[in-house]
Amino acid sequence: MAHGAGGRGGNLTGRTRTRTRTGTRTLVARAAKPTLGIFYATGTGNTKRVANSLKVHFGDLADEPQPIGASNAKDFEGYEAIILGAPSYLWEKHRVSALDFDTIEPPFDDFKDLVGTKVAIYGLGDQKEYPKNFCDAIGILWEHFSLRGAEMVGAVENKGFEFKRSRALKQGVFVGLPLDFENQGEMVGDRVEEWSKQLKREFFQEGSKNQS
Ligand SMILES: Cc1cc2nc3c(=O)[nH]c(=O)nc-3n(C[C@H](O)[C@H](O)[C@H](O)COP(=O)(O)O)c2cc1C
Repeated sequence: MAHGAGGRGGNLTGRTRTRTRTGTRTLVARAAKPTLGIFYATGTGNTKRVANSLKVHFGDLADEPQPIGASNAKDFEGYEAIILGAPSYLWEKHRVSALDFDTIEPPFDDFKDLVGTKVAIYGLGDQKEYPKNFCDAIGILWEHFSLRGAEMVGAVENKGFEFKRSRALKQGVFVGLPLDFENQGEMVGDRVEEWSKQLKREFFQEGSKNQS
């Protein structure tokens, strides 16, 4: 299995894991990465801002937020939990882009590489300008990472937003956290804080359903 020492079944404290100031892994007996990886794509910076705020909420448990870059599945190795953030961009008639997430793929030799990894998604969108595609990227990412075997967490109630359609809604709930700087900028901070608390429970306290 392509997980690092902190992979499936590892402890979730992450406190034995350290890095040097240059970012090079230190040679310690235990694993070298924090428990939580935060990855994002961004066009104008909003999704990155939220990634940085999540890092503050998770402190040492989380690695520095990283842009997702091109299809680099190896980035996910070694994390026990992952947060992914993506904006939605309606480019063509009906095609919504999640920017750099559009091109990610599972490793060619392991389509289920994320079994045993918990994944949560947040998305940036504009419910007023794009009411028929509100935060669609959340749904796009959710579908991709579910297929890779990840245990998806971080769903929130459909409350406090006004829109017509969203691919992020599945069976009546948002499968990730929608955020809207354009119309509800003043609510973003509280929503992120609340969601971080929820994720701390779902990542670190509740048993993994995927584990055998
Ligand atoms: C050309 C364009 C298309 C957009 N399409 C969507 C969309 O389909 N759905 C949505 O919810 N928001 C849409 N938005 C709003 C952005 O997702 C929103 O501004 C977001 O905060 C951008 O995040 P970023 O700064 O990380 O790129 C669109 C914005 C632009 C400029």
